[in-house]
Amino acid sequence: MVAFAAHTSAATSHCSPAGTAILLRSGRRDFPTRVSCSAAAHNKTVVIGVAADSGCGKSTFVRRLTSVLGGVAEPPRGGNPNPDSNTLVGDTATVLCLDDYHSLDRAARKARGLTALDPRANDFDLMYEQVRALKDGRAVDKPVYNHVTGLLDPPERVAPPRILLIQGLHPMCDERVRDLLDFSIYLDISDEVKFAWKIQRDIAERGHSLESIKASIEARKPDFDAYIDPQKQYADAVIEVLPTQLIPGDDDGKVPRVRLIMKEGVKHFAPVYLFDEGSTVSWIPCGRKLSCSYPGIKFAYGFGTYFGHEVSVLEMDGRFDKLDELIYVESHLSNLSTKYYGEVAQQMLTHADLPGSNNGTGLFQTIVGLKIRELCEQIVAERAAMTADAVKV
Ligand SMILES: Nc1ncnc2c1ncn2[C@@H]1O[C@H](COP(=O)(O)OP(=O)(O)OP(=O)(O)O)[C@@H](O)[C@H]1O
Ligand SMILES: O=C(CO)[C@H](O)[C@H](O)COP(=O)(O)O
Repeated sequence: MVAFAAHTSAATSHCSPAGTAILLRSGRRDFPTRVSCSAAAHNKTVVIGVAADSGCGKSTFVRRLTSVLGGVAEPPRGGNPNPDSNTLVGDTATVLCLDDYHSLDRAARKARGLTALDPRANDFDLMYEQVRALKDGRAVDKPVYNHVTGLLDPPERVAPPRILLIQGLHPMCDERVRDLLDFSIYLDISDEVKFAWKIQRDIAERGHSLESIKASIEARKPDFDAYIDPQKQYADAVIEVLPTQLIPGDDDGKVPRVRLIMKEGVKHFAPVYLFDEGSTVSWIPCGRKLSCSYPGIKFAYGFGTYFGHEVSVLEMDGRFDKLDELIYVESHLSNLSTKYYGEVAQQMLTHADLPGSNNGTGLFQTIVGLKIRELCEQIVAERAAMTADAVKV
C-alpha cells in the first residue's frame, strides 16, 4: 500500500522576501496600464491559475486543457501582432504567460544578480491590476516579455475571454492575484525528474551541455525554494511527479510515479476516485484487459492531509503500453466529469504525441482538464442564474 504522506501543516514560506517585494515598482511602470470596457459582463470571466517551475510541463498541460475546453488556442492575430507573443487566444479560453510581467529584462536581471523567479524581477501590482480588469470584463494592454531577445516588447491588447488561464512561475505568489483564481493547479516535479526532463530537452533541442544544465538548475534552486515551491500549499489540485517505486534506484524520470492530490471541499470540484469513494485502494490492472510490459503499472487511491488540508490522492506508477486500452482504467474511475464514456481515453489518444501521454502525467493532466471544464460550466451557470434572479428582483 502506498503511504499518503502528510505534509507540514504550517504555511511558513512566503513568495515575497520579507516585507519588500510586491510593492517594488520598476521602470516598467511607464507601460500603459490603461484598461477599456468591453461587451463582457461584470465578473463573467473564470480565472484558472497553473503554476510550475520552468520546463515542468505548463505548456503541455495548457495544450491538453485548451483542447478539452474546445477549439484551438493560437497566438494573437489581427492588428500588428508580435510574432514572439506568449499569449494564446481561443474561442473559449485565452492563455496568458506570466513571464510577461517580468519587470526586469534579461540584462537588468543579470546586472542586479536576480533570477526571473525573484519577485523583485516581476511586477505583481500590474499582474493583479490586469487580471482583475480581465475578470471584470475589461480589455488590457499587457506587456510582452520577449524570450528570444530577452527584452520587454511593447504591450499587446488582450480582450476579456470566457475563461482566462494564467500560467507561469507566480500565479499564486501574490495574495491579491491568488484571490482572483477560481481554481488553481501546481505541477510539482521532483528534483530528480526535473533534472532528467531538462537534460532530455536542453541537450537534444537547445544544444546545452550537461554541466551548464546542472549549473542553471543549481543557480535557480534557492529562489525556486523561496518563491515557486511554496505556492503548492494554495493549489486546489497538485500533480506530483516522482521517480518510480517499481524499479529500485531508478530516477531517470522515464517511468514516473504520479500523484494527483485533490483538495476536499472545493466548490464545483468533486475529487476523482478509484472503485469506491472514501476507501483505500491498491490496484494492479495488468492482466487480460491491460497490457503491461516491465515494470508494470500500479494504481493507488486514498486520503491524507496536505499542508493542513484534507485531500484525496490518486496515484499511478508505471507506463501504458497501449493507449487504446486505457478505457479499461477509465471505467474504474469515477467523478471524471466526462461528457461521454471513453472521453479520457479519446483525449489521451488525440494527444498521444505530447510528453507524458503514456503515463500518469498525461492521464492526470487530462482528468484535471475535464474537471476544470465542468467547474467553468458550473460557475458560468451559477453566475447566469444569479444575474437572472437579480433582474427579477
Ligand atoms: N510529462 C512529461 N513527461 C516527460 N517529459 C516532459 C513532460 N512534460 C514536460 N516534459 C519535458 O519538459 C519540456 C518542457 O515542457 P513544457 O514546455 O510543457 O514546460 P513549460 O513549463 O511550459 O516550460 P517553459 O517554462 O520552459 O516554457 C518538454 O519539452 C519535455 O522535454
Ligand atoms: O523561468 C522562465 C520561464 O518560465 C525563464 O527563465 C524566464 O522567463 C527568463 O527568461 P529568459 O530565459 O529569456 O531569460
